[in-house]
Amino acid sequence: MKLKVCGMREAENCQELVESVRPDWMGVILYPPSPRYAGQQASQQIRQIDIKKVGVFVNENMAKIKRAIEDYGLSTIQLHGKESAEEAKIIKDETGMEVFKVFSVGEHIDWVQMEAFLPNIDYVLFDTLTKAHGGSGKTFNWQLLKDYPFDKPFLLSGGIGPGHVGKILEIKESLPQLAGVDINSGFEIAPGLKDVELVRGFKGMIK
Ligand SMILES: O=C(O)c1ccccc1NCC(=O)[C@H](O)[C@H](O)COP(=O)(O)O
Repeated sequence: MKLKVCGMREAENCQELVESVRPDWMGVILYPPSPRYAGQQASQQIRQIDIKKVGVFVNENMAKIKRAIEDYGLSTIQLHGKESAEEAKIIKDETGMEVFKVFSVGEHIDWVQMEAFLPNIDYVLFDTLTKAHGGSGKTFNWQLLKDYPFDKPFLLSGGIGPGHVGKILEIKESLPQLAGVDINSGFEIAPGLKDVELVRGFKGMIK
């Protein structure tokens, strides 16, 4: 299964993660209110890390997204706010990047609203609905995914920790569209700093 490790910021920690775990993607939070925000001063060092880098944006404008692609050397744009299907299409067309669209899950999932995004995104990413948008450490009701009606691959996120391996593998058995998982605060020593050994053990169990 694919692995995205999100909320990375410190150069040494990023390097250690890449050398010891080599996840499929490393996520960088480009949303200033987040405690994991990787400000401009971190961009040069992040850019040099040899891995696919996901820029996580919340309702950001095109100029800032384009600038961040250059500054941080992004491969992937994660749209983590209330971006519309039309905006996702424009971002995909104008940047040519891989695009993840986040759907924040509360009590139910609106499959009809999701459908309009699918032609212009590479992965659906399910996260837990919270005011902070992401990095909440809270899971949503994963039972809701059993009705997932599309072929588009999706990533599971929101409060995942080392104890969730069994449940994730169980979901994968009945839902092959589950392409991978996105982990964050469940593997942190402090916001923006990951316990690389813990991530390494987790990766070994979900592969
Ligand atoms: O991590 C953040 O601080 C964050 C803030 C605002 C928008 C998105 C954010 N994180 C994006 C991610 O992809 C996280 O991995 C995802 O929200 C899951 O986080 P967690 O619940 O801590 O596992």
